[in-house]
Amino acid sequence: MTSVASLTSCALCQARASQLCAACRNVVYCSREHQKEHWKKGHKAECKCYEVATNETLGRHLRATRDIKIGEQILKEAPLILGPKVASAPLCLGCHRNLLAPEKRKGNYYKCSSCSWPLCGKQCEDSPHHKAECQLMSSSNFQSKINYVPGEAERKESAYCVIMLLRCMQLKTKDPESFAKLYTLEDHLKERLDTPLYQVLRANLITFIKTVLGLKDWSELDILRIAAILDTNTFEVRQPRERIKIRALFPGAAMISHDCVPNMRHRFDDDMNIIFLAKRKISKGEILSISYTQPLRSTIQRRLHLRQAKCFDCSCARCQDPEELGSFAGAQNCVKCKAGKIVSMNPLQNSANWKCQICNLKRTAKDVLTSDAQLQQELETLDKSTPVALEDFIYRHRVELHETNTHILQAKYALTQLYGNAPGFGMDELTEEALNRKVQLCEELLKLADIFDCGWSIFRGNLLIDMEDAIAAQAMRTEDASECQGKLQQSADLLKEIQNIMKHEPEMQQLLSERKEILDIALKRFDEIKE
Ligand SMILES: C[S@@+](CC[C@H](N)C(=O)[O-])C[C@H]1O[C@@H](n2cnc3c(N)ncnc32)[C@H](O)[C@@H]1O
Repeated sequence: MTSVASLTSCALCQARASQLCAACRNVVYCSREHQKEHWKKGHKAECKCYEVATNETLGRHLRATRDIKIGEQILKEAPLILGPKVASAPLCLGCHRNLLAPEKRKGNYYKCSSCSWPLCGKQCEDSPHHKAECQLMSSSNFQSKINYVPGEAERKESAYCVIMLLRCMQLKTKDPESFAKLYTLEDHLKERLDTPLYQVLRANLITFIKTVLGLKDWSELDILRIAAILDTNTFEVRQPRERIKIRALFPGAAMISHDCVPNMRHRFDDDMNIIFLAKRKISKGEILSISYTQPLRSTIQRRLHLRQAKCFDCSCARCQDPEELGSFAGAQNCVKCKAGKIVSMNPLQNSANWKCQICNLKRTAKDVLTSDAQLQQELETLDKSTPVALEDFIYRHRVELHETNTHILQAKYALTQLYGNAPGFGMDELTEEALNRKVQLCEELLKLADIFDCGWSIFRGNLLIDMEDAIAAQAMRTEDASECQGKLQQSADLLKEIQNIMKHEPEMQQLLSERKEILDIALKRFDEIKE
């Protein structure tokens, strides 16, 4: 706790001081030099705006120890372990980048000269990520059989499931302190052991590790526990400019709990550090949260996903509310009275019946789940290269699915990106009607973003980018000068908001400054005409 003395005397020399540490606001300094020195002497480790707390529902979680401003960086952490996902398309085990297709028609990937796992080239054989596992596998005479198959370079190989696991196991001797941190993470092993995935792991992975690699000191349960820790705590990482996603474990960030309306967002920098930002203003005492699932999905879909992937039943405010905070994302129209919406009678109980809010028509949970799964399946198999099939989906289901039903929302989000970008639907090729449709879809989804993913979320940022683009295009098409100026101004205002939301996303900066330059020139011309 902050004492009065710590806020009046320099944390290093105890002289009278007033320069507050902007990050934790827990200590003051008499000078910049003393602040730097104190940082090196250990303040770096304790300078945080959150603490680890525990409660019955969430287990360990992070809680804000002071008010946090929108856009503030809350936590930055380097990965303890990183590597391929359980099933991954071939990638380099040294640098985790995509592999280049071989030049010759019948060629293969570059293979590690010791263990034959595909790598970028010789330079990656000595990568610190790969070295220890390579020694273990080659000394056990194990050679990877993953080869380049023309036309199937994206095929997922389940052999990669062993890599992250081995890296964690090898940490036990390489860095026992870090291993101990890893081993205290939540695993949900008991629940996972009965799942089909863990039965497969039990049959294949354990034999491989104990018999093929000869790691006999590890018990079956200890090995599976590491797999379960990884499944519960790793983050999926999209590396800049790479197609294949990998996974990484950050022991500090692993303490962050889930909420279906989270107050933080995260990103990765070029060194794979994870960085968390406040999406909105966070008050002292609030629990820090991210979403482990997708915001446009309905309560039944999100809770099912969280149960399967993370072994818990979410009971956040959105999950508790049959109307999902006014969005009715999981509800369907009542086909009997044609006026009400059918909502769950108890969203926290998956087996509860559903009922129309007006005529009381009932549907069983099983019936709702089946129709939901069929609609999701239909949506996922649609051709998404152009807007045609998605518009057709919305039209065909217009009677039972209302405007903000999850399936319609997912279709609409895909459409905001297709209008203006898909082949034959580029911004210059769009009819006026299609251009207006793009703007209207963005407006509708922005209202939903305010409910599910408010503040400076990437979802809102992306929608604003699409909307700004479309409104600028509308400005270019109109022959009415004042309408044109109005639309350009609207675009410029949106751009200001986008720049705030995206200011921590380096790859967006060039695009945004180019757009700003174009808008500034166009608006300046209007001012010149007026003068
Ligand atoms: C990445 S860990 C978070 C840290 C964990 N609470 C701990 O004590 O180690 C994820 C696990 O935390 C718990 N958890 C996170 N968010 C939750 C929530 N909203 N409701 C219930 N449990 C949650 C679940 O057990 C979940 O599998």
